[in-house]
Amino acid sequence: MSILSVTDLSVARGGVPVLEGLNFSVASGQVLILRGPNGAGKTTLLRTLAGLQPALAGQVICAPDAVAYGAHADGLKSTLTAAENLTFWAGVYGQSGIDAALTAFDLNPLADRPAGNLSAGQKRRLGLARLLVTGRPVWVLDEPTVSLDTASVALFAAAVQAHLETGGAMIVATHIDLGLQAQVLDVTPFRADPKTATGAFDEAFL
Ligand SMILES: Nc1ncnc2c1ncn2[C@@H]1O[C@H](COP(=O)(O)OP(=O)(O)OP(=O)(O)O)[C@@H](O)[C@H]1O
Repeated sequence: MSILSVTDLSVARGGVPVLEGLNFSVASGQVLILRGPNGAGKTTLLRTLAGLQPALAGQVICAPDAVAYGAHADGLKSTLTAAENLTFWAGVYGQSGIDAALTAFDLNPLADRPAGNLSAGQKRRLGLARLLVTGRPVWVLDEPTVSLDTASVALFAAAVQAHLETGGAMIVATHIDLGLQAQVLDVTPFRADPKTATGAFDEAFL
């Protein structure tokens, strides 16, 4: 059974149509990888799936509060420690307990370090560990492995695998092979004609 599906979906940035006519669905335990060149519209599609901007046309069908979004930016509070960041986010999502998240991303040695003092790859691991404290089943992720070394990519792949085995799903824009069984959607054939721009303001957040 599908956990997220889209029908005849069109998405836009700044009123300019980017992708149109998308139809796909993702079930519990599945991964969908989005591919396409820079500027093709992967981020725009992911933002729409995450509810950060409205669809230009069509529908995203998904249970409310099912999606956890991981953007390009890590979204950390730099003065809080790694552990405090996770505790904060667990609270936002009504969850408790950060130990599994710290362990999954090998963050125990860094737990008491302010996030602002972490390296780029360490920050990214902490940003990804946040997914585990959301308790949300659908991970919608934009280039999650940027800055990660090989060992950290393996930690991420293992966390995804565990998420899938407990009924989760992931939709991800990535250029690297995570070694996971996945459907692949190349968005290139769905690129919209920008000349059909409406000029409407469609951004909930920029
Ligand atoms: N804030 C914005 N306002 C208007 N247009 C934007 C905005 N952000 C991106 N765009 C444009 O929307 C189009 C789709 O961009 P998007 O970021 O979705 O592509 P992408 O496939 O994720 O690219 P990349 O692989 O480089 O991350 C591009 O032409 C881009 O220039």
